[in-house]
Amino acid sequence: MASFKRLPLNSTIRWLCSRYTTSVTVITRVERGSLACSGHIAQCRFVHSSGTGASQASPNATPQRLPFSRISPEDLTFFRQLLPGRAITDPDMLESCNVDWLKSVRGNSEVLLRPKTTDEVSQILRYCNERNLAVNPQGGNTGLVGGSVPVFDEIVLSTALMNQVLTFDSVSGILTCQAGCVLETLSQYLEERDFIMPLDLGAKGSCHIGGNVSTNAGGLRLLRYGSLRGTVLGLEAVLADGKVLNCLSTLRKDNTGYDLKQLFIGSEGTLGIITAVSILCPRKPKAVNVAFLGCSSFEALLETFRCCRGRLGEILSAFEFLDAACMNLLVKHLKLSNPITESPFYIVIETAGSDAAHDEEKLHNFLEEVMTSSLVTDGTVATEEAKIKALWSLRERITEALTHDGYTYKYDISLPVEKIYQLVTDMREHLGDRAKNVVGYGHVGDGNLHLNITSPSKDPSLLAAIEPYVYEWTSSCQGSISAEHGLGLKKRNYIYYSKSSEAVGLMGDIKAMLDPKGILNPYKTLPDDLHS
Ligand SMILES: O=C(O)CC[C@@H](O)C(=O)O
Ligand SMILES: [Zn+2]
Repeated sequence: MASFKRLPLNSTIRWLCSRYTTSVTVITRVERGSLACSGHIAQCRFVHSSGTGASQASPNATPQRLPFSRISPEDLTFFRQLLPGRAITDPDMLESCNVDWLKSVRGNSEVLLRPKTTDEVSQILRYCNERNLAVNPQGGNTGLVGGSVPVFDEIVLSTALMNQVLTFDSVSGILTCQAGCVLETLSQYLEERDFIMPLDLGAKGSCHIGGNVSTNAGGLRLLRYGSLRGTVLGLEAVLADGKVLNCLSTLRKDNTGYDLKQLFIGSEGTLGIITAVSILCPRKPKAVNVAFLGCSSFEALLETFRCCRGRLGEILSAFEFLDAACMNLLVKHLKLSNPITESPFYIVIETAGSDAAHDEEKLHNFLEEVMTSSLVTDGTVATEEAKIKALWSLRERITEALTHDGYTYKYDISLPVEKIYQLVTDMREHLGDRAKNVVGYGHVGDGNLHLNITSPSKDPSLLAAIEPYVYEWTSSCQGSISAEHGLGLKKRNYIYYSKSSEAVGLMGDIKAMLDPKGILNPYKTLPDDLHS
């Protein structure tokens, strides 16, 4: 986050609340049956069961290894010739790409390929498709649903060396870059040119833009800049047979036929491997403020959100929340300190605008209203970079704090905004003392709850109590069981809670057309019943 000087550093503003004076310191599915296929003439067809509602398969079971070929010495020779020094078989080097960030899913790949160019990706996929070798595309490996690591012995194709910015147009703000650029590196590149990336997320130091686009990552700024489905103007993808699909448009408007890039956004590398993207970037705001506020109830928090949108309008860039249980974990495991009085709920509000005085006045009027009406009970505001970062840490580092609390069951749910915390409350009551902690946080502005449940260790009986309860609850509110993390391996069999069997069936048809042998990121996204 850049340094945006605004309100006077460390100055204190006092709002007279109706009850007391509060100090605010001014300071972010494959009928692969017939894939009993021999060698490289394998054919499979994606079919689907009809009208069954939720999947009948055992949803959390490890899938069966599909009959892909095993890597042979000849295969290794091919890869080594194509990618000298970049076809890795050293087990130590393979270790980190076989396990996910949460250390909850582990594959057994024996080959890591590190292409630098689209042509190399194309040659790899053409070869793998002919040989019926499965491929696991991998970016920064920061995914939370087991989508970015192999399940069995899939070849890992890493985008790490595809990290070049290709073009940047400072008039239109359109950046074109390779898929392996790290999000934070792109942010720095753009900030030097007075622009920013339209997305920001806690994993920015490691995640790759290609992975972000493949998963349609949401993050902290979606409220303001919208989803990647809007800001990604074009992309280049390599199809399973090695064909390069160049949709790397830099046009804001283009209604010539189907918008094919959308197929690759959010499909988790199951339809093609994204090798480059063009993305529309906003100007770097001249003034940024971050407010960290306390609320005594979720109802008050929602009312604060309503007021915030009205008062701050176009300068509002984030409205995030965490509950008291999250704060306890941040303090306990990360030794972060709570900058305000203990509250049942906390809000992080960010404003980003072009006129400091105008933004200050709007923020002041908003804070005055929510504090005098006791919607907000305490708060602190930052304008200086270090303090903005410190306040944002309290939201961005919750995932990290949870990893120190034990095994974490993670749910990423979209709901009508007024219902998002009811799920946390109901889950706590439903689980009683079976869970160590049940916490809720997330993107209020996007109606996106992160419900996380910890346990001293992996606990199948706890999991049986959580699922399918959480999915039934969500489905009963017409919510989404994956708002922004994707389905990956972990959630693939729950897709029917959010999508009709017709919709899932069509997904299977698209998969069969683009990747008839199913070599791209198998076992992910689509449910197992499409494979039976
Ligand atoms: O760890 C999680 O459940 C959420 C991670 C991320 O989407 C966030 O918003 O912090
Ligand atoms: Zn999130």
